[in-house]
Amino acid sequence: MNKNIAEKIWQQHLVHENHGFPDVLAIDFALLHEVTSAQAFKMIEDHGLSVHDPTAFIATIDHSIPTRKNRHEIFDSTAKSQIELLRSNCEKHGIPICDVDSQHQGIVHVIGPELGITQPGMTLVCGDSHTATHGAFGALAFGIGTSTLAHVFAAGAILMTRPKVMKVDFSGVLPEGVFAKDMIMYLIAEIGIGGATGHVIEYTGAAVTELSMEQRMTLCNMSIECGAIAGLVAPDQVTFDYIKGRSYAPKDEQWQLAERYWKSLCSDDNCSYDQTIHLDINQLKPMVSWGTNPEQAVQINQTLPKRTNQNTDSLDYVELQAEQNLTGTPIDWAFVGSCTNGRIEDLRVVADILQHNHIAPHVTMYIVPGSEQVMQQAKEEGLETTFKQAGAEFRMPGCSMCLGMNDDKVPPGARCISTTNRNFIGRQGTGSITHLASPATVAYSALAGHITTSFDQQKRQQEAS
Ligand SMILES: CC(C)[C@H](C(=O)O)[C@@H](O)C(=O)O
Ligand code: SF4
Repeated sequence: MNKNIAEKIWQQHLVHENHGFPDVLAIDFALLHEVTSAQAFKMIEDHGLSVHDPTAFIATIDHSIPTRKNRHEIFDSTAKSQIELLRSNCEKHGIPICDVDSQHQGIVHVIGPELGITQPGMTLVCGDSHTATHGAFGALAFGIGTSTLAHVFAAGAILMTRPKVMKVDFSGVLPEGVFAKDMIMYLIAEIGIGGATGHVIEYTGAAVTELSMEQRMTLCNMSIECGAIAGLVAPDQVTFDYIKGRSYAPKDEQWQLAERYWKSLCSDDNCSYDQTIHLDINQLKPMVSWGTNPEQAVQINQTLPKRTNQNTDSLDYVELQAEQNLTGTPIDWAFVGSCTNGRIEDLRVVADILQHNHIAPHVTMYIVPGSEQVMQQAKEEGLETTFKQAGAEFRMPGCSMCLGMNDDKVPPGARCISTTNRNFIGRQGTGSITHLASPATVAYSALAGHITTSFDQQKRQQEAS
């Protein structure tokens, strides 16, 4: 029978199936961070079990770590104990850790691909909802809960009901100034936050194959925001070129074998899907969220929706009017970073826009690289200098202001335009307001001091006169 890629990967990892019960699925690799792993370690220890294969795991410190220069001094006691516990658990169980200053520390979904761990055809898990990011490589990657992580530690397998598969086909060519971030925000706005519940999404179409690996990661990253279990893109030459030569990538003959197998990982002609959605992006404009969940977003040339019972709380929270334009809304903060948009290509886009410009005096801008490697590269390419000259703060790697779990918080009542993936109430700090957007939109808005998706002509004329 003709199969789609998600079904193929599932089939290849199926250990046991019993009608009416979840399948037993083998897991190739698991990524760990300090927030969700401690309980799972404790569970196996309480049962007198050990980690079945420590080489199938890697840990990093990302959510709670400060992004100021001195990251070793942690004032928050919860953050401090989470980090110390991860270190001691990894040491006890022989799991490698990408610790601070190892040159590999960073956000879990940035370092996996960077190290070449994420490979096509894999099953990969993490106790984190944005694990779908790794699907960009044609892997089946999803977030799991703590007790499931304990199963992976002990057995390298999980119990899971076979998901449905949805095809999202993007046709057209990305217009200038429009990015993968806008594509995924467009999909979520179209189908809603529950639109893909219970499904793995396969992203297909010319607009997807044209994307770089980093853009594909942005696309897959936000799959969870429309309810999907995972999102993936079939691997191709772009994927293979990205992986080749990275630390965990197969070498020599192993590479030849791996590549041959990876090339077989595509959906068969005439395979079936549980749902199919077509979106054309030829006319797509940059997307900006206005509300308190990621489906509450518009293309920049559209006005906010009419007030309804469903959106009235959101409109009131964000202090915006129904049917207004977003362009021109004053902002206080601008944030570039996270597992959605904290990679080197994102930083290059931002630097291009900030170059020879200065951010608005009332705006605070944080630019936080997704990993130590991204940080290093940004320094070498001179991006750090550009950021500083523009008045932005270039910080140390971590999740930072994506969620208020560390020292970086948007103050109460302040409005932030952000490259992150969630605009939930208080996500960036109690009482803060978030607008999700692409790195380009965040950079333009930081310069103008209000939401905009291009160089602000009015401001430029004022400056020139
Ligand atoms: C802390 C962690 C469990 C959480 C997640 O699972 O997504 C975080 O990464 C987030 O983005 O909200
Ligand atoms: S960067 Fe944000 S979304 Fe990504 S793992 Fe960290 S907190 Fe979660």
